[in-house]
Amino acid sequence: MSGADELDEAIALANSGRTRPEPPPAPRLKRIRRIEWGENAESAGSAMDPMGEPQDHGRPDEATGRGGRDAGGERGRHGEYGRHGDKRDGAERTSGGRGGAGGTGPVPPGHPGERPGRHRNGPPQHAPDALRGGVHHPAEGPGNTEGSRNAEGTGNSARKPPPSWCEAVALAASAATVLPAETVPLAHALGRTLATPLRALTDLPSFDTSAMDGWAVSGPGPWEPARAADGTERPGVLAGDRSEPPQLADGEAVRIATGARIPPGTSAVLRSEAAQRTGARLRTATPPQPGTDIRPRGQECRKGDELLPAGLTVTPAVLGLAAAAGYDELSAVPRPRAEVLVLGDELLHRGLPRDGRIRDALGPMVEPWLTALGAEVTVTRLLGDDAEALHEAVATTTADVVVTTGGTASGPVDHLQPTLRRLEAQLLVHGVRVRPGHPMLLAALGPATAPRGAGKQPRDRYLVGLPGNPLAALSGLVTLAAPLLRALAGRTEPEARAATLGAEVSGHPRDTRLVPVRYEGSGIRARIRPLRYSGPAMLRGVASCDALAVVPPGGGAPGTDVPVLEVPW
Ligand SMILES: Nc1nc2c(c(=O)[nH]1)N[C@H]1C(S)=C(S)[C@@H](COP(=O)(O)OP(=O)(O)OC[C@H]3O[C@@H](n4cnc5c(N)ncnc54)[C@H](O)[C@@H]3O)O[C@H]1N2
Ligand code: MOO
Repeated sequence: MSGADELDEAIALANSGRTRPEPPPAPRLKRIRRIEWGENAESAGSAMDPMGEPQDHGRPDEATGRGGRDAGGERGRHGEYGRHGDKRDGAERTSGGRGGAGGTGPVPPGHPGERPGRHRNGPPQHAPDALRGGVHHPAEGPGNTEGSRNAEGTGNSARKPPPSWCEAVALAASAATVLPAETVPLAHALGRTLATPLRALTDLPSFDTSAMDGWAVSGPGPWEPARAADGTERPGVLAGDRSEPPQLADGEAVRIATGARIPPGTSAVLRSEAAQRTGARLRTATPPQPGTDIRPRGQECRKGDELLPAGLTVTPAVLGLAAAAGYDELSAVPRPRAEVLVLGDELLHRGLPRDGRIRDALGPMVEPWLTALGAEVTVTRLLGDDAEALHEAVATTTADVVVTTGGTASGPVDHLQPTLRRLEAQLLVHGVRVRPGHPMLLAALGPATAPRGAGKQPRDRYLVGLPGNPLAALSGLVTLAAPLLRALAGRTEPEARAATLGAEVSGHPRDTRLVPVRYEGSGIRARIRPLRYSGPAMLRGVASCDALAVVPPGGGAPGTDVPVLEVPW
């Protein structure tokens, strides 16, 4: 079978949900065999340094096999960063079907983020049509495995070629179906996805309304204040007055407040600052045109109009619009639940890095990243490099998505792949032709044995394995976690965006690169500048970036348009 056929088959399998035949479960990786990984590891591919920065593709101790993470490491250092409520708003489930119009089809390159068009320094342009619906860079031919590791340690012949970056995004987007929609009070709908189009339940405004404080006047003027039957001046009309204001006759005026109902017979509203009152006479220098400062009923929408399509994230503004249009509750797809498992005995969770150990940089980042991508993170667990703890955590999770950090590779204490084999998980994406982050993976775990909540249908759970290097983890997040979460939430894909390279960015010979960039200039002259200190193990560059540029194999010359990904924060 050709590489292209294999990729087609992988995509078809992921779409159909059938189980890919997996090799028989491998024997558990024992700590004592940590020297093994040096035997199996392949080349990390060409290390590039386009910004003059180290790329950290290797491990200093890999030649010797020394420095295994349990050497001198403390055991039993499991912990949690925080545990959150395990309930979904007491929502009423209304359907078991697809909630949003967003669907889960292939995802274009500029996909992540819920706020398309958001930017700090300059607006990205819309991507050229050719970039939509999945970029295929010519240099990204399938079957190209050089530079990617065989994580099974069984040689390349036993492993399918990793997908290109675009193929991986599309695989993640089509891996899951949308969670069942629920009807929830408006107060609980924030961050969920509209399951059905938002239709106006009323005209908006629902009555003719004054847009200004002043006088409702009838006719061209001058006017006299309208009077009641007893001859006294009629009280002004206030917003919220229950009774309909009485008719105005030609030449009459009555005080009116912004938002108040317009009395029948009114031709315009005269702003208070434009009105001159002399005794019983009301004049103005320039009489208002008929209709001035009156918001007519139905100006914004008519009852039944579609205000918003399904698949949109419920933002504060969506909540406000829904309330204005008469809604008390919404049919919405819940945020997918995510659980974060931080792996690595070398990690310290406070204080200065010391004694060969480093601070955990991913624990503090992954939870807010996932939240920004629309997930509800229930807990971040610190598991160290404990194969049993990892197995138990993954086997018993009730989250829709488990996100692990580190341990994706085939090092001596990289327990993720053996754990997935032990659980007979289905590997949907196993390595991606992208730098950094090529060891990332996506697996379907099958339904939970004990689904949450009485009567709830068990649903498939997924695991996204983020590589341990921090920038590689972000790469895994935008490549696999973002489209998967969007599919589960039924969220519409944001439009693909592109921006122009302001400087040459060297490329990997065969893999896509994701490069932290900043916008420079504005409008049509906006350019993106790659940032220094953007090696896979570095955070200095990405901490000040506006977006990630998707640089095709071979790189990009100044003036080239490349897709850009919004960063999830
Ligand atoms: N022989 C090969 N070795 C490696 C290759 C390769 O192709 N051949 N690829 C390298 C790349 S690229 C990456 S990325 C890593 C991925 O490995 P893992 O996902 O198993 O990650 P770890 O080994 O656990 O950690 C890698 C690196 O990241 C540091 N790390 C881990 N967790 C955190 C955290 N929470 N905060 C900060 N830093 C973290 C860890 O200490 C390591 O330095 O594999 C390479 N090796
Ligand atoms: O560079 Mo690794 O590519 O840190 O995933």
